[in-house]
Amino acid sequence: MKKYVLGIDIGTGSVKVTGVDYYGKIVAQESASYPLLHPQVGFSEQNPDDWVNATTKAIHNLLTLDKISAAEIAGISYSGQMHGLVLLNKNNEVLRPAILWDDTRTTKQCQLIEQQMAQHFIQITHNRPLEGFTLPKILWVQENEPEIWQQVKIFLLPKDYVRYQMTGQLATDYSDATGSVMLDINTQQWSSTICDQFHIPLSICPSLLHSSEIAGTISSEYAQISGLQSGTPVYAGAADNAASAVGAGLLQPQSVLSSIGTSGVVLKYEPDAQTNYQGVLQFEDHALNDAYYSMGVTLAAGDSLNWFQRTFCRHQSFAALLKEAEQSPVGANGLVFTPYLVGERAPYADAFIRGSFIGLDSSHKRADFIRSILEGIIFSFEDLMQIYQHNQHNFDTVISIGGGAQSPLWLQIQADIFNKKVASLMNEQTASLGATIIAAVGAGWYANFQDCTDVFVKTKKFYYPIADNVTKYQKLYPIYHQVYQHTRDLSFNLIQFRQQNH
Ligand SMILES: Nc1ncnc2c1ncn2[C@@H]1O[C@H](COP(=O)(O)OP(=O)(O)O)[C@@H](O)[C@H]1O
Ligand SMILES: O=C(CO)[C@@H](O)[C@H](O)COP(=O)(O)O
Repeated sequence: MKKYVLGIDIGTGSVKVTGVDYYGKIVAQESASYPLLHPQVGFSEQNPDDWVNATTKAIHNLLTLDKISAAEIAGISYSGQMHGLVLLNKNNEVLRPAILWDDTRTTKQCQLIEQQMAQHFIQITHNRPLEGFTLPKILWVQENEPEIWQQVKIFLLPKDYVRYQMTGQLATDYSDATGSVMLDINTQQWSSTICDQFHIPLSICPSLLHSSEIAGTISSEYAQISGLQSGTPVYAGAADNAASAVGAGLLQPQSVLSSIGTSGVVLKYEPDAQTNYQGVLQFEDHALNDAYYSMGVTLAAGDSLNWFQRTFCRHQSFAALLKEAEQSPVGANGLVFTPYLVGERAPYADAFIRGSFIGLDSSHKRADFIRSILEGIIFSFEDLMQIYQHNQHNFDTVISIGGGAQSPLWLQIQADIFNKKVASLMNEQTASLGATIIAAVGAGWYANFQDCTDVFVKTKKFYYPIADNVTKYQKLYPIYHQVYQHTRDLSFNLIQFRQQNH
């Protein structure tokens, strides 16, 4: 048996390539970054070939610097940032930069979809049309770039383009397809109703694969530039949140995932295709066959801390900021932060809301600002947890993942605000681990995801609610919760002011 599988995680800021052995031990990991382009306010784009070049560089380093033998690689799979629109022409050439998940230019197109399809859209997709999703981006290109639209032969999602360049095969997987809001979740086929309604030829939708299904093999061209062996099996992979759920072992409904990455996610395994949160929460196919997950996304979770760091303390590490926050007590001395720095997706689908610090006092120190940011992000997650509670979904454990899960303070804040046991994992970068699990199952190392996660996913520590802190947060959360209603119109007027005066 060959020794390794590789997982490739196409993130928003960088690609991470992880090599693991049969026991899930990380034997090598390399990453490479790429630029994020903001040609206008609300626009967020990347060049698909930047993802490919960075992936090739990371793979090359894995083979040369970490001395992973290409001949010992049993299979490769992917996790990818969701929703990003990649458009190819008849020669499979990229027609324009990819429009990403955090791009908010498509409010008008979302309104059009709502007007034309209303409840029928939610019945088909179990989602509302929101700015981040792929369909409104397609409609934006139709309307604003007709010369590009005329040339479109196929659309792909980010990881699919990287896979295409490695194998020469065009396809997507079901978990990423649901994120386009063009898949009929009831029939598991591209929705001809949606495509017909918006004059989209069904032929531009890629063929569909299950996550651990073979999608092709490394082509001889890609073998030459990367150092991989041609013929190495490549498996379809999954949307990053589906891969993360796999990498956190979320294969059953008792637990909920809380992810603090650039964006933030509260995610729950859903066994039943009929579940419908009417689009307040997203509903997507899981990486497992015949399973689903729901989730709410806070657009700027870790990104709120990034903003604070690059604006006010550029030379301090995240670890140093987290240490400083320990000087501030529970409740940050009455300073409350809402993390709506780039608008919000859930529970408020609002591209115009913006963040705020409420209760600012001349006694507040920088530590209070940092702590209020950590708390505000978790309050925004609590807004999402409340939706599950209102739907009578009971769970006893929150599994915390993403870069923010490195901090014991942030883990304890979660236990205290959620009033639930919080588990941290040995490997909090679950999207890339999930991609390796998909490859390991695809390669036949394990019979199914459960068998593989039993070996690959390891809990590090549990954090338990501290009664006194829980009481304090139960007083503060209702105050946080009111800030959205009170700042909504103010934010809208301020955005208009910016647009008229920039
Ligand atoms: N040592 C740390 N302690 C707490 N939070 C951290 C630490 N390092 C990074 N972070 C947070 O994690 C976020 C990055 O998480 P990550 O999962 O790597 O994101 P992504 O995959 O979206 O790029 C940063 O934005 C930051 O807020
Ligand atoms: O839009 C979503 C999910 O719907 C995001 O979660 C993206 O899938 C990318 O997230 P990062 O992992 O880069 O924060």
